[in-house]
Amino acid sequence: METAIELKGISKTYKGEARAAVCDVSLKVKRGSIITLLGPSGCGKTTTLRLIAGFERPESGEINIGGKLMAGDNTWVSPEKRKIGMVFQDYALFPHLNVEENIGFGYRGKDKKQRVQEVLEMVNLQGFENKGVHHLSGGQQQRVALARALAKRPEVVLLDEPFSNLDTNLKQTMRNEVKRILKKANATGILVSHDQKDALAISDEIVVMKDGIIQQKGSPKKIYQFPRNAFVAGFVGESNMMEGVVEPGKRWIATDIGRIPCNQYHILTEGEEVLLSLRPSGFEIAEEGDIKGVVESLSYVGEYLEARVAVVNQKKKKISLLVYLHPNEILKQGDPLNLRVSPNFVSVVKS
Ligand SMILES: Nc1ncnc2c1ncn2[C@@H]1O[C@H](COP(=O)(O)OP(=O)(O)OP(=O)(O)O)[C@@H](O)[C@H]1O
Repeated sequence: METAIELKGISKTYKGEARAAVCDVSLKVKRGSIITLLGPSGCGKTTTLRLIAGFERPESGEINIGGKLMAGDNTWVSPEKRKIGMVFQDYALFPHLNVEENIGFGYRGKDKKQRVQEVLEMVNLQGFENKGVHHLSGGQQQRVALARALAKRPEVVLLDEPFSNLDTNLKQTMRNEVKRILKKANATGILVSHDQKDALAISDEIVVMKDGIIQQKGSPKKIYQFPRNAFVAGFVGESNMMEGVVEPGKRWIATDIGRIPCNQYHILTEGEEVLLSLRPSGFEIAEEGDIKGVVESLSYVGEYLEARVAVVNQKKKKISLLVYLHPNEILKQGDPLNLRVSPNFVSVVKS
């Protein structure tokens, strides 16, 4: 698979700051894929996006776009020459121009009229050519911004917090829409988000960042099921953290709540002490379940039943597990239950 973007050991420290905003970041993005830079405020995701766009200069490292060096020791390519399409958080549309003029703005090709029609079709806004952008809904404005970014057939589209201005329902629709449009245009997309739901729903790959450093890169499923460290386990979804010791045979971990199955035997050593992340969605009620508990509290969330379960089959200390159960389960506070956890939701993490 061809690489659309490659960052090699990129670092950036803002003037007057002691700490690097982005620290030795290396990343390869496949052509046609959608990746999300995900992390809390200040983790360096926007700076990474700005470095790719050419709005900031790295102190060290290389940036390649479409196989061409954009920033490196003796090389600097200015933003307008980078074949980048940008979608800004507030869409940055020109209020005095109509939809067609906004999309065609800055397009130099002779086929402008035709290209504007092509991208209008991609974003499902045919017939809106002459509308003023202030008459459009938030979702429609975002489509215009995306169409403008795609018009110039960029190597990559950068989207800065694209869903943060939309309400919950529209957000869901636009996540699917943006994904559909980027895929249809065969574009490579790099998003910045602090919202794990956005990242899980739209991305082929997620890059989790903290303090300017990449913590983990992988498919949404991999990141969710097998977080590599405690930060990723806590930031992307919720997690029960549990210490344990690897049993002989390396398929089970002995913990305070019982024996926990684990598929990551290839990275384990018998007798080793490990920290586990157990995802709440990995549990199910089972008659033969090893984990014996009592329901402490319940809250019905619609898609699932969120339960706190006090584990009773251990003596050392009180342990309370967060567990997502099927919303059809009929349970009340104080009910005893046995739980089993699937190894697909058990991950060995670094603390
Ligand atoms: N122009 C600037 N001058 C000085 N420091 C900056 C500047 N821009 C960002 N920083 C600092 O660099 C670090 C990374 O910021 P960055 O904006 O990249 O993070 P972020 O993850 O995108 O955060 P947010 O979600 O809040 O935008 C932070 O500590 C921030 O305070």
